[in-house]
Amino acid sequence: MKAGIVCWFVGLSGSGKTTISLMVESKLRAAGIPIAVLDGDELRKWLSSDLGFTYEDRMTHIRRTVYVADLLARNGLIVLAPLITPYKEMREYCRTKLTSYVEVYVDCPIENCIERDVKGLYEKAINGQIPMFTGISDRFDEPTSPDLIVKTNQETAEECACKVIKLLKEQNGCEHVI
Ligand SMILES: Nc1ncnc2c1ncn2[C@@H]1O[C@H](COP(=O)(O)OS(=O)(=O)O)[C@@H](OP(=O)(O)O)[C@H]1O
Ligand SMILES: Nc1ncnc2c1ncn2[C@@H]1O[C@H](COP(=O)(O)OP(=O)(O)O)[C@@H](O)[C@H]1O
Repeated sequence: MKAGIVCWFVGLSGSGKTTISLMVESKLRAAGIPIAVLDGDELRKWLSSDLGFTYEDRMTHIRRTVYVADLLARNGLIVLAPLITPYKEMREYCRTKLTSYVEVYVDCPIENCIERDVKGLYEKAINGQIPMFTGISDRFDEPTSPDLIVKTNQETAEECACKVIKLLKEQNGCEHVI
């Protein structure tokens, strides 16, 4: 059996991680490629409902997600993990622990994320109603060595998804898709 790969999407809330990963998922699934998305909201509801957004809680959440992602990838799936993953030490952990790992930086200026405010969280964070909100009251370390950068304020979601698929094709061979 061919081993899978874990594709980690790093980026601010509202940068486009979920949108792009769902687009990649649907294209690969249509091509018959076994794939799973570790959706952030689902994970926080079912795997990490005991955790919040302190430094330690976020680190624990990432460690749990890495465990699940690795299990799925070892069983042949392409695993997409759209999580903010704000700290550089988290990404170092991912790269160390995951056998096959690629990192996509979903890059979008915070001004655009605030403008999008998909879930209405930025407004609350700016008003001080959400403590430790990434980019507002908690740090986001700019990725320094991602395998791919997509700029969602300059490229369409479709263009970004195609770049991710090209990367996966290079790394793991998804020949039928593009
Ligand atoms: N304090 C704080 N900071 C950042 N984000 C917050 C916070 N509180 C709640 N949320 C919502 O939780 C989603 C991020 O969860 P993640 O598991 O991806 O975060 S992390 O990687 O553990 O830092 C994130 O989802 P996305 O918008 O999809 O990124 C937010 O909707
Ligand atoms: N190039 C792009 N890639 C991804 N999303 C985009 C892009 N351009 C605009 N958007 C919009 O930005 C928002 C991103 O939200 P979402 O995917 O939930 O972000 P995240 O999962 O990073 O919090 C969506 O409303 C999406 O339609």
